[in-house]
Amino acid sequence: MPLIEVTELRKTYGKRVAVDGVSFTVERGEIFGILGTNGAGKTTTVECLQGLRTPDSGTISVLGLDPAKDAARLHQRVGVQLQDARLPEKLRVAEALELFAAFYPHPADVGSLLRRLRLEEHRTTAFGKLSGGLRQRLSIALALVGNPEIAILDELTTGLDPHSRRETWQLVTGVRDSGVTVVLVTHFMDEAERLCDRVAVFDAGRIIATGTPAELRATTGQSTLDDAFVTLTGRS
Ligand SMILES: Nc1ncnc2c1ncn2[C@@H]1O[C@H](COP(=O)(O)OP(=O)(O)OP(=O)(O)O)[C@@H](O)[C@H]1O
Repeated sequence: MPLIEVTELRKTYGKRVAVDGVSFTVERGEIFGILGTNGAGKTTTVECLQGLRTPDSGTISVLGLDPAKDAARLHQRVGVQLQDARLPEKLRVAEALELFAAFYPHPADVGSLLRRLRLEEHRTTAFGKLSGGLRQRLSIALALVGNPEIAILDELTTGLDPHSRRETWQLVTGVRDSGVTVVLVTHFMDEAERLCDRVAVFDAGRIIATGTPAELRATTGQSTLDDAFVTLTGRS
């Protein structure tokens, strides 16, 4: 049984149709990529998965629960890394993790999380003094602090230098290898190609292709996912 099952999801903001009949499944243990250009409906879709937005129609099952009805229970089991998350400037890395750990019934051990995310030597650094790469690592750690079964990572490497991006990719693979199912929202095709087991390509509120990166390359006759994406969407 899929961990996440979305059927005919539709969400509008006034007259604007953000998500227009989207269906996909995410299986346990995979890294599932939600790809698409700006405004394609990616964030709205993952916000519906988290119960932050209520769909106009369609059904969503996450870990067998309906996010619109069971958001509080799902928050205990789904970790979320938010786009541009900000913390108080003076809050230190370990303090932030301990603070968030207190919200969960079975939190991860903060010490081992710091080691896993290679944040140990920064444990007493204030949030305001962290580089972009370290902030991202902290935001992944915060997504994992509740020991979730699913981690939703949104625009994970936007604004990072190439070295930090690669380091972050390794961490995401490590998260999956530790048994957490990952939903990765991205508009970077190299990132999706490197990390994702399967992807859904969003375009103007619809899914125009789903499959492994290799399948998408094969069906479009392209040698990279980037070129496959351009072929599918008609845009780069
Ligand atoms: N709160 C809102 N009110 C009105 N329109 C919105 C709102 N949030 C998103 N939209 C619109 O819905 C559409 C889908 O937006 P969404 O943020 O889901 O796309 P996205 O694929 O995540 O884009 P991005 O990569 O830029 O974050 C866009 O046209 C956007 O302008």
